Amino acid sequence: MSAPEGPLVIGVDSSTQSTKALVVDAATGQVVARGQAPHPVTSGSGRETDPEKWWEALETALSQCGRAAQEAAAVSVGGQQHGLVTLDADGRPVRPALLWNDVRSAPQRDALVERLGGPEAWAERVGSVPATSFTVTKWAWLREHEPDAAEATHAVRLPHDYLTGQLTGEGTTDRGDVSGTGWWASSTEAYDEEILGLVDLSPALLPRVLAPGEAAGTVRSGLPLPAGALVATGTGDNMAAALGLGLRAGQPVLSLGTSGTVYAASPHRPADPTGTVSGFADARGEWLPLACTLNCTLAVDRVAALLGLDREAVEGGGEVAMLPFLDGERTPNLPYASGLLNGLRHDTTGGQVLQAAYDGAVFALLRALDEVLDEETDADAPLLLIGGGAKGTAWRETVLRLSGRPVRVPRAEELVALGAAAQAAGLLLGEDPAAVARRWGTADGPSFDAVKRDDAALARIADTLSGGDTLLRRH
Ligand SMILES: Nc1ncnc2c1ncn2[C@@H]1O[C@H](COP(=O)(O)OP(=O)(O)O)[C@@H](O)[C@H]1O
Ligand SMILES: O=C(CO)[C@@H](O)[C@H](O)COP(=O)(O)O
Repeated sequence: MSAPEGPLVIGVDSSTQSTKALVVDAATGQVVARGQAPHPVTSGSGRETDPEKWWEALETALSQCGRAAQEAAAVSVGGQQHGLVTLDADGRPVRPALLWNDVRSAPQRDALVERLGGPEAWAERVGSVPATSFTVTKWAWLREHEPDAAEATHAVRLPHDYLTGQLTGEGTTDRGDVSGTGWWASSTEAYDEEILGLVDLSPALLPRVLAPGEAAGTVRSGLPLPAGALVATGTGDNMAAALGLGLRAGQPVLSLGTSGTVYAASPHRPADPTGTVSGFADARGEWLPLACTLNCTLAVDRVAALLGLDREAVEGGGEVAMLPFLDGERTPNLPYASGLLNGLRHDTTGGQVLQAAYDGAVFALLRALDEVLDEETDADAPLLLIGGGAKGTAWRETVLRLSGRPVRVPRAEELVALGAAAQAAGLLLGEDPAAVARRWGTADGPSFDAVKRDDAALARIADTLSGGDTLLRRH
């Protein structure tokens, strides 16, 4: 590895399963050191993590980076979106954070949608019809189920706000991540006091929303980072990955991680009343229409484990279709669903069942992609395939076969952490973070030509979805 040319910056990705830290040369984008540590998530219908475990994981990841981390001039944190972090008067968590994939707040979500005047009212005002993932539904759940915890709360934060606050001692958030709370209106780019009133949450408990390019502060002394280093706003993990790819408007992205997401950057404010597309803001002052599934790599890996197969041991053929909605599902909106298998025969093989799990997960994402992309998108633009699953051949082949589109797999693997690093570099050098990432060449990688779309498989899955409707909606 050649000696770094420029100042060093740190990008963090605190996502659902683990926290990753990269030390990056701001001049070239070369990754100088990296670290990763897991954090626990509870299982069952609830999904919770103690925010202090994220901080411990970040400390571990930074210590794995060694001396390089001690030389960084700026840092930024990308984090899983939507999670509800509640802090007491001393800044300690009142209870574990409720995560984006915790579906217990589905009844509160339905009630809230009605109380503001229905899906159209939400889409027009907030830019999104809130899914069960959104923070506002989780706060409503807490108020109803744990009123003492809600009363004991002195500050409400998102996961990336919590870690950024640990670094700076300040209560800040950014435009991208706050757009996934449900209490920030994209129509006014401000907290919506009527919505906050609906869930009995004082705006005084919320962090200051920083403008893109503003600094969140500097690193406090006594932390495993250089005191006084600049801290950028940070953002949600999907917004950070968009920065990390140096994404231009109309380029579609498909991310295969704990969540599956499809998104594109756009100059137009999204407002989808069907609720399929979340109208997120990006971290640069524009928009990031996005659809997200709850069941992606973990669900498919679980099916492989049940079958006793390696995740690559897929087989073609057969008529079996699967909706791998093991955790309930967000896209389509079926929070009470469980997995559904249709078309099983004596000659169906385990490998075909596994392929059906991949197909079901990718089907849900591709159907939503049609809604995410606007008329200005080039229909032949390659899908940028990112996230842990993008390393897998079976995932890539499934996306090629079911999308009928060309696919590019960026060589850079940790695009959320790289995006956060680009944001830190942008702050340090006074540059647009997306331009920094483009200079680093983060989206470069092998391209795969389009193949004929497998319409028969898509039709089988669509048929299973409509035929299984009653089962999938049953509480
Ligand atoms: N070589 C691989 N092939 C296919 N899938 C992989 C591979 N390596 C990791 N994964 C998948 O990536 C997932 C983690 O993706 P990642 O994007 O890091 O998750 P997160 O959403 O938590 O950030 C794991 O659940 C695993 O299934
Ligand atoms: O809820 C969403 C997007 O709306 C998720 O994409 C979360 O942001 C979690 O991301 P990962 O841990 O899968 O990266």
